[in-house]
Formats: sequence, structure tokens, C-alpha cells
Amino acid sequence: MRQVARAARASERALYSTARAYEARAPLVVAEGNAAVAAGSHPAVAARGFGFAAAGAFATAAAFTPTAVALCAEGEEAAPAGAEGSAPSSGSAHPTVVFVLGGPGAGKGTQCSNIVNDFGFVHLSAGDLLRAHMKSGSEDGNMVAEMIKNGQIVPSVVTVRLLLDAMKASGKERFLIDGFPRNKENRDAWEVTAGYDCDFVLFFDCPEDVMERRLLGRGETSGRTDDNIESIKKRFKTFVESSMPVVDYYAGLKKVRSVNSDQSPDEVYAQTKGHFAAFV
Ligand SMILES: Nc1ncnc2c1ncn2[C@@H]1O[C@H](COP(=O)(O)OP(=O)(O)O)[C@@H](O)[C@H]1O
Ligand SMILES: Nc1ccn([C@@H]2O[C@H](COP(=O)(O)OP(=O)(O)O)[C@@H](O)[C@H]2O)c(=O)n1
Repeated sequence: MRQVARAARASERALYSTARAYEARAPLVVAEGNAAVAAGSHPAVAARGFGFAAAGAFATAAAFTPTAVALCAEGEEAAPAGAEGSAPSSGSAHPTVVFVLGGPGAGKGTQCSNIVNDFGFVHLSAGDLLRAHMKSGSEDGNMVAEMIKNGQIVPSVVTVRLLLDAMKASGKERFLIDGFPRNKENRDAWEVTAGYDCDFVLFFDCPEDVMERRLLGRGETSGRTDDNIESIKKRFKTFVESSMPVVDYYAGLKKVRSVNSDQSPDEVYAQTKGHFAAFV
């Protein structure tokens, strides 16, 4: 099984190189520095001219994606990572990546800080990276700002590049990737561009009314354009329609480690850290 998975990964790498080669023929996608993962699924982006090269590139990405997903289902990461507290085997060819998911206000950022302190992970929040990108005067800053305010998911071509650049810049090997992947396009883009899947998903489960109360509380000081009731409702809708299917997908692979986050921060952390016992 391991040999099969290794051989499959080698062929995935070969496909990935082909995707890279394709990239050279897709100028607008290259302008964002990403592989054959395009913004084509996002009408707002197409309307803003992101989608021009995307149509062809997206078709290519779609052709690669089933391979990556099949590997994810069969590969050797899937089985061991499902075990509570297990760490990836030593000599792993890629960094340890934990995707941290949960609704807006579920407490992802709060708990990530605790894990960083105790288990030596680097915390990368996709939302924080996007907000910094939006303020950096980048060409697509206005589009990102508008999408965040509307609770929409920014095209993966932007987010995956920000995440991979931040990982590289850190020089570290263990990452909590918070608020990502937020939809299927995010997930597929990650697998095609990074070339490997997460080790497991840490999922914070919290009722909507609790999250709403927390977000309105956070909004009193956060200065965030989306911590208001109108944006919050839109974010909840996006979470249910686009993000929960990703959690369900990983649950099907037995990669989800779930925590009830409708408790005090200390109680939530007591549960959370149990999932990281192998990383002490
Ligand atoms: N377990 C908890 N109980 C009560 N409030 C919490 C809890 N966890 C986080 N908070 C607060 O709720 C708000 C949202 O938490 P945060 O960690 O930013 O969530 P997320 O990153 O999932 O959006 C913050 O103001 C935070 O201080
Ligand atoms: N993978 C991601 C993560 C965040 N985002 C955007 O950033 C916003 C804020 O995300 P966040 O993770 O910082 O905040 P929460 O909604 O979890 O509190 C989302 O509502 C999206 O608009 C995105 O487009 N793609």
C-alpha cells in the first residue's frame, strides 16, 4: 500500500510539473504566481478580469484534481492521520499541515494561539493574510476587500499563494492553517499547488447563535469590516453552503478531529490539546 502510494505520489509530482509548465502559457494566472488553478468559478472575479486565462487553466486544473483527490483517498497519509494524536511518520517529504476549520467566531484563532505556545506550530490565518494583502496596495486589493465584506471566498489563486509564501518565509515545518480550505476550490487548489494534502483537520464545532454573539462582541474592537450583523449572516451562509462540504469530505477520509467549542476557552483547549499529544 505504501509503495503504491509512493508511486502514485511520484506520478502526482510529474503531473504537477506539467501543471507548472501549463502555467507558463497562462499569463494572467502566472501574474498571480500560481499554478493551473483559476478563478473561473467565481463570477465576481471573472467580472474583474481575473478569469481571462482562467478558463483554459481551470479546465487543466480540473483534469489534475481528480488524481490528487484519489491520492488523498488512497495515500498513506489518510489512514494514520485519522488516529487520535498521531503525528506523521518521521522523514516526511513535506511539512506538517493541520487545516483549522469551523464557523466564523467558532474560536479558531483563539485556540491556534494556545497550540502555537505549547506545540511549536506556526499559525497562518488565511483571513489575516488576505486582510494584510488587501491593505498592501496590491492590484486586487479592492476586490479582496469587497469579497471579505460580503463574506465571499476569495479566489484560491490569491489565497494559496499567500499561504505557501508565508510558509516558505517562516522556514518552519509545522503549520496550523486557519480558515482554509474554505471551499472545494480552495482544497483542490491546495493539492495541485502544494502537491500534498493536510495531515488532519482540526474542526471547532459551535452553534450559530453562540458564534453570532461572539462575532458581535469581537466587532466592538476588531475594526474588521465583516464583524457586523449583515456580513455575519452572509458569512454563515457561505460557511454552511461552501465550507461544511469540505469538512464532510475530510470526515469521509477520517481526517477530522473535532472539538465542541461551545465551552469556555480553557475547556475548549483542554479538548484541543488532546489532538496534539504526538507533537510534544
Ligand atoms: N470558548 C470561547 N468562549 C467565549 N468567547 C470566545 C471563545 N473562544 C473565542 N472567543 C471569543 O470569540 C471571538 C471569536 O473568536 P476567534 O478565535 O477570533 O474566532 P474565529 O477565529 O473562529 O473567527 C473573539 O472575540 C474571542 O475572544
Ligand atoms: N480561505 C479563506 C479564508 C478567508 N477568506 C475571507 O476572509 C474572511 C474572514 O475569514 P477569517 O478566517 O479571518 O474569519 P472568520 O470568518 O473565521 O472569523 C472570510 O469571510 C472570507 O471572505 C477567504 O476568502 N478564503
